[in-house]
Amino acid sequence: MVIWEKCTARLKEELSIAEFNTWIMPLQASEQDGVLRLFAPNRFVLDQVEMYYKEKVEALCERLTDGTIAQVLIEVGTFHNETPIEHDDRKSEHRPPRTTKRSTGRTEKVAAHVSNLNSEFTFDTFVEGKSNQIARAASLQIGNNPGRAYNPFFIYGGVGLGKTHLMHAIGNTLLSKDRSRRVVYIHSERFVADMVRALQHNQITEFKRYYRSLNALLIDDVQFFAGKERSQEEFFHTFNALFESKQQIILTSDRYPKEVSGLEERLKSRFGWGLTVSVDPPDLETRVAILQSKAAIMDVDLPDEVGFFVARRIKSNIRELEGALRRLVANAEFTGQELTVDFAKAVLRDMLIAQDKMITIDNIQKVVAEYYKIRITDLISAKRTRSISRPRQIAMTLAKELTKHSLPEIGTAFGGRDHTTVIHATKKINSLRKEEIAVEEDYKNLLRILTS
Ligand SMILES: Nc1ncnc2c1ncn2[C@@H]1O[C@H](COP(=O)(O)OP(=O)(O)OP(=O)(O)O)[C@@H](O)[C@H]1O
Repeated sequence: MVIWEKCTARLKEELSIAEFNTWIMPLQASEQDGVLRLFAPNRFVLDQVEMYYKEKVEALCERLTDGTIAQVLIEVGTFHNETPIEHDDRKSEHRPPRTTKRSTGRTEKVAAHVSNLNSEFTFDTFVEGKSNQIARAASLQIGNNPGRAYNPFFIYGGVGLGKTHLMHAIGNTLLSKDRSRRVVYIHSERFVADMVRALQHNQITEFKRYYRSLNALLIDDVQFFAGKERSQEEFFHTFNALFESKQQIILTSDRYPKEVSGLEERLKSRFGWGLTVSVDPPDLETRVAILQSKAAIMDVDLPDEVGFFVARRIKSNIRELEGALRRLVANAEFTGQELTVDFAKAVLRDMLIAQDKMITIDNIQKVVAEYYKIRITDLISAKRTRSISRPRQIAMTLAKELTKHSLPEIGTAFGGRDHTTVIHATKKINSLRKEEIAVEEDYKNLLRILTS
């Protein structure tokens, strides 16, 4: 990578040694079609480079290449410039040096691949809780035995709940067991963009060959395929090729496969062929454990009461939880103050206000009414038939779980009921969730809709 070598030589002169070693040294680079792609080992490095160094790199590229490099992209991942593999026989000892032999007997070149895996997203750094137990257990099995039991593997759930983390953890496990595996993580939007570029540059054959030569294809947020017919068509054939040759396919989405609108039926039905699991919003204890685990990774001692305070207030999304922790730690370091609950209250003030505003009782009533196809006025009426009272009890339980309103306030919002009615409702629903699968499913679906 001559251009990147030239760039880094200049950056070394311009930046301090500490800056250069911390932010520039860890980057890997590849260059194709006028695009310089930089790979950061983690999100933290990526953010710093985006914020402080990207412009400098762009200017250097422009100067050093007379404008041949038109774009600089930065993403989390690793560039593997590895020897391509033999499609029909994946045992490494049979692998030819630079070519791939297809079933036709023809020998074809396959592009070196980029795994895009974030090395920090592993099973070791993933905290297990009731909300992700099944998803995690299945992911572990796939890491140990890909392409067999659960293919495709489909993980769905609300925003920021660990789908991508689990997907990377599987990919990292696959690679840790055999470095020569061709494992590729890609966001579905990126897949679409790459395909469009391949079409524009007359490279669609290479594009197809590349994706069909993989041992594991990890596609994130497949709901973004919605309405993109040509991409769906291409992905459909890639899916079939990988599936038939028993290579692992892992997909994530914000909703259950059948609920993803704008996707062709044949894709939806294929997505459900293997195993579909959900990740749900974690309970309080898991949220605290996640905070403690992230703090330990950052080498920070997080007092329990601060962990509980933050976890109590930020419920809907682990990414937000992590953002809050990062903000706390950075502020404590800058100001030299101790991590206390009062300090957390002050530093996270705007974030907590935004959280409190996010889920309102009105919104819960609207979503629950839509879900059960009843009217909002029914929820606050005196009607006591099961088809109305059960959704009402669920809505009250959700209001207790997701908002900061007191029991009397919740009671008032549900047609002026007493706070003891709210207590009864939450007890009833929590015990029904253990006894009746349908209630548990409904509750989890509603939680997902409300927190995503
Ligand atoms: N159980 C967990 N243990 C530790 N960290 C977690 C856990 N679940 C989520 N996280 C962290 O939360 C952040 C968001 O997770 P992730 O990116 O996997 O969410 P996602 O479900 O893919 O969201 P999106 O729908 O926005 O793509 C990541 O930094 C991830 O490490």
